[in-house]
Amino acid sequence: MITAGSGRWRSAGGWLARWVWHCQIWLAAWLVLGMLAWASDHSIVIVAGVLCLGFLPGIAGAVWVGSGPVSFERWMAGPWRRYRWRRLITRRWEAICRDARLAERRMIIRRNLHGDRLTVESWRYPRLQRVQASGHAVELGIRARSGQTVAELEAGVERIASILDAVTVRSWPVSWSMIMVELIMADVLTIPVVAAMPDRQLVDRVRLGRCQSGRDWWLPITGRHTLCVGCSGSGKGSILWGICGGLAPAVHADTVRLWGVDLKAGVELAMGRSLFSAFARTPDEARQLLAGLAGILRERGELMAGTVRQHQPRPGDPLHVLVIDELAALTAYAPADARRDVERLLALILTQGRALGVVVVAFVQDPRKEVVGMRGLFTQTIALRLRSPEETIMVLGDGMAARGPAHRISPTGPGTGWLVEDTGQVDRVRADYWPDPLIRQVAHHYPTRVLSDLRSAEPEAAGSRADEPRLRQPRQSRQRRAV
Ligand SMILES: Nc1ncnc2c1ncn2[C@@H]1O[C@H](COP(=O)(O)OP(=O)(O)OP(=O)(O)O)[C@@H](O)[C@H]1O
Repeated sequence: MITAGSGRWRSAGGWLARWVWHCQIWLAAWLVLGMLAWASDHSIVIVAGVLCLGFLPGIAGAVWVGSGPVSFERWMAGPWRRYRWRRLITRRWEAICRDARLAERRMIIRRNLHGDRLTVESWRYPRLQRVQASGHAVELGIRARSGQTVAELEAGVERIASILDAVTVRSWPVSWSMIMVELIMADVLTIPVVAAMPDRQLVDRVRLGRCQSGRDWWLPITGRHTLCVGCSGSGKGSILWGICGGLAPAVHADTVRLWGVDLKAGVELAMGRSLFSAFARTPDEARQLLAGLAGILRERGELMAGTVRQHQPRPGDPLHVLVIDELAALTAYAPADARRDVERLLALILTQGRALGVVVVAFVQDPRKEVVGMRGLFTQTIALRLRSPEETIMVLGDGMAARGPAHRISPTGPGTGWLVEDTGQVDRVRADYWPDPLIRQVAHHYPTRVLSDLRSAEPEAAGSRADEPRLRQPRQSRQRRAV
C-alpha cells in the first residue's frame, strides 16, 4: 500500500536523481578532488569527507523534500524556479523576440575607416520593461519598438508562450504602446484541493479556489448576480458550496441570509439545510420564496429611496442571497402557471436586486435561451465544462470560444472553469472541492439565526403586493442547541 509518507520519500528520491543529473559538472569536480585527496594522502576519511561535502547539498535537499515538501516548495523550489524564469527571459529576450517575429531586421549602410560603404545588419526589439514572477506565473511588460502596434505585439504572444514552454498565456494592452503578458508556466489546476473550514466573516466576496496563476480565486458577491453553467458532473456543487460555505460565518452573524431553491427534490441544498433562512423544493414553494424576496426588495426600496443608493449589509439588515440549483427546473420545466409567476419575480429581483442588497446565484446545465431566458440579466458568469463552442459563447460572450474554451475542459478536472474578469480578461479557475462531511460541519457550526415563513409571502405570487415574510426564530433542534 502506498502511504503519503512513502510517496513523499519517493518524490525525494526523484528530486535527488534530478539534482545529480543537473549537477554533473559539480559532482565530477568533487570526484576529481576526492581522487586528488586519495593520491596525496591515501586517507579514506579525507576522501569520504570531500565526497560528502560535494553531495551534501543534494542530500540535504532530498531530506527537506521528503520531510517538508510544502516548506521546500515555498522557500526553495518556488523562489529558485521563479528566479530561473526571470533570468531566462531577460537574458534571452532578443532571441525570443526574433523567434516570435517581434523584432525587425534592417540593413543599414555605413562607411568604414577607409570610406568604403558597408551594408550592416541591425535589429530592433520591443523593450522588456518588466518581468515579475509569482506563484506559477510570469508577468511581462512589453513596450513596442518604434512603429510597432500593440496588435502586432499581441500577435506574437502565443509564440512567446510556445518558446518558453508555457501552459497558457493571456495578454492585455495597457497603453497604445505597451502590453502586459501573463504566462502560466505550470498547470496547478490539475491537482484537486479540498476546501477548508471557513473562519472569517466575508460578505463582499468569497474565496472559491485557485486561478491558473496559482493565486486565490475570489468571487465578488455583493452587487452581482452570478450564473454558473456546466454540464452534468462539471462540479457546480463546488461553486455552490464554495459560495454558501464561504458566506456561512456571515450567515451565522445575520449579515447574510441564504434563500435556497432546489427543485431536484432538495438533494443538493439539503446537505447544508441549516444555513438557509428559507428553502423551496417545489415550484409552489419557489414561487412563495421569490415573492418573499420581492417583498424585501419593495420595502428596502421605500426605505432607501432618497437616502442611499447602495445597500450596505450589516447584522439584522443583511445581504439576501438567493441560491438556485438547476435554474432550468424553475424556468423551463416547472408547470406553466408557476413558471409565469416565477419568471416575473425572478426578472424583478435580477433587475432591481443588486443595489437593494438582494443577489441571485443560479446554476444550470443548459445555457440556451429557451432554458434560461433571463441569461442576459446575470452580471457575472462562470463557465464550467460545456458541450460546444456555441455554449461557451452563450455563457461568456462573443469571441470567447477561443479565449476561454470551456468546451475543452477535461472531464477529469471537475470544478475547473473559465470566467471573464472585470478588466475584460479571461481567466481559468478551479474551485476547491467540498465533501459532504465538510458541508454538514459548516452548516452545523454556522446555522442561520433567522428562518423565514414562506406562507406569509403568498399574495405577491398571485400578482398583488405583499410584505416581507414574517421572520421567526428557528425551532431549536437538539442538534442546534448543542452548537
Ligand atoms: N472542485 C472539485 N475538485 C475535484 N473533484 C470535484 C470537484 N467538484 C466536484 N468534483 C467531483 O466531481 C463530481 C461531480 O461534481 P458535482 O456533483 O458538483 O457536479 P454537478 O455539476 O453538480 O453535476 P450535476 O449537475 O449532475 O448535479 C463530484 O462527485 C466530485 O467527485
